[in-house]
Amino acid sequence: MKMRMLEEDELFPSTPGKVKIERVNHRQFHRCFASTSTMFLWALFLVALTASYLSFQSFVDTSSRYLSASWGGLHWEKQIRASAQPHRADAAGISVLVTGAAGFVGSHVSLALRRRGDGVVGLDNFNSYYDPSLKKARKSLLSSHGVFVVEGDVNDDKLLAKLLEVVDFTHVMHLAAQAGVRYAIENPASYVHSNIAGLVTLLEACKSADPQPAIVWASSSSVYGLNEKVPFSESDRTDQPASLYAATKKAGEEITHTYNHIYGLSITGLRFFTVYGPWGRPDMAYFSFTRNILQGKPITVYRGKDHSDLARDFTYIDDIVKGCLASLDTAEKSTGGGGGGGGGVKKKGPAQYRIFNLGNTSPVTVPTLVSILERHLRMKAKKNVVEMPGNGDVPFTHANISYARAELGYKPTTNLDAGLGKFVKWYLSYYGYTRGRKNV
Ligand SMILES: O=C(O)[C@H]1O[C@H](OP(=O)(O)OP(=O)(O)OC[C@H]2O[C@@H](n3ccc(=O)[nH]c3=O)[C@H](O)[C@@H]2O)[C@H](O)[C@@H](O)[C@H]1O
Repeated sequence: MKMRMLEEDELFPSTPGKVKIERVNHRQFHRCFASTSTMFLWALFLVALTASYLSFQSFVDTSSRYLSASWGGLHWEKQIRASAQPHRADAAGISVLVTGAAGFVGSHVSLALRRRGDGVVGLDNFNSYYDPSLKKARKSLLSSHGVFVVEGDVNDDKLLAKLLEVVDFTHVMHLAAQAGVRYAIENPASYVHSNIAGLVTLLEACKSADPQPAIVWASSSSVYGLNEKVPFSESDRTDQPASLYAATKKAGEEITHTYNHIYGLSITGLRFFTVYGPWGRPDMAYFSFTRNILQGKPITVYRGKDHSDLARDFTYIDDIVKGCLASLDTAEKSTGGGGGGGGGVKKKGPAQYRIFNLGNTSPVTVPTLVSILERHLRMKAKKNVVEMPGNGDVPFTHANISYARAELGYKPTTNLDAGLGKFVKWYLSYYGYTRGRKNV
């Protein structure tokens, strides 16, 4: 029986567990011991192999992070500190971290701060929502004025913590966002990623910073959604968003309120009304219309269901920049203790919470926008007039700016005609045109 069993065992080796129970004689014990020790050595070898593989992997991960990361290191920290240093003669300079600094509004605000002697550090992820070469060109412009722009995302909590550790920023101007009303149909996740997750990551970093900076950030006129009461006032209802973009900006207003309430972060939200101007955003109507008119391509002009024209309270970039700087200048300090995060951040008292409309107060229809562009470009547009698709647009916007006027001294001075004139001049020069004809 046993012989037969051994033979069988030799032919069909048993599992180790079985060996221990069934093989009891000496020979078997030695064989068993020998095979167990061999297996032990093999196991040891495998463990060592796995451990060295894992540590090699972590070495590769760590080194590649340091090799590929565009931030970190002593030289980088030195550049950050230098850029954040105010140079104002009156010693009243502020130190501002501008997110979305390579964006349209971000680059203008950063330059304006720098020009008056404030310290500015930019942050931008240079995503490809629109031509990143335009963002790189804005970065070069900032760099030539001494503003350092870090390439990174507001969702990167370690980068934010490092920036706030290296510099005691007095303010954060948060302009990084996924913009565009209609693109939300195509890529809804990008709005949640930037406008909600990114905002929360930034607020988490700011609430834990010591000292806590005051925050000024970009909300949007789109939060008024289907509101029909004109002009739009800050106290009007904002619970009927017409697009996911609007919904994420509205969510941002609620989220910032929470951080203000719990952690004492000083918050100012700015509802921008269709901002336009030089160095603008290629996805916006005035920009893409200009491009198509110059290239002899048709443009699509939306109109309302009842054949009514759509209208926007187009606001010139320089007026918006003044509103942003006034918001920074009037922002009160945050009242949270900062340091360490978690539940340890106690506010010392209520902190400032404000929301302002920054508009122009004179809506202009889209066909009028087109005819102003035609005049400045000295070219006729090939217009395709179609009914507004139900993809997030609202029929009109119109800002009431009395609150911003009272609190910020905000007073827009550039009308659409003058502003588009400046935009067209910039566009022709930037893209190498000489009056309707491209140089290159
Ligand atoms: O105030 C805001 O908070 C928002 O302003 C801006 O959104 P909008 O006011 O929608 O600007 P924009 O796209 O230039 O369309 C202008 C008009 O042209 C019409 N429009 C547009 C495209 C087109 O092909 N045809 C057309 O008729 C269109 O129907 C509309 O009537 C920002 O993009 C947004 O990020 C956000 O900041």
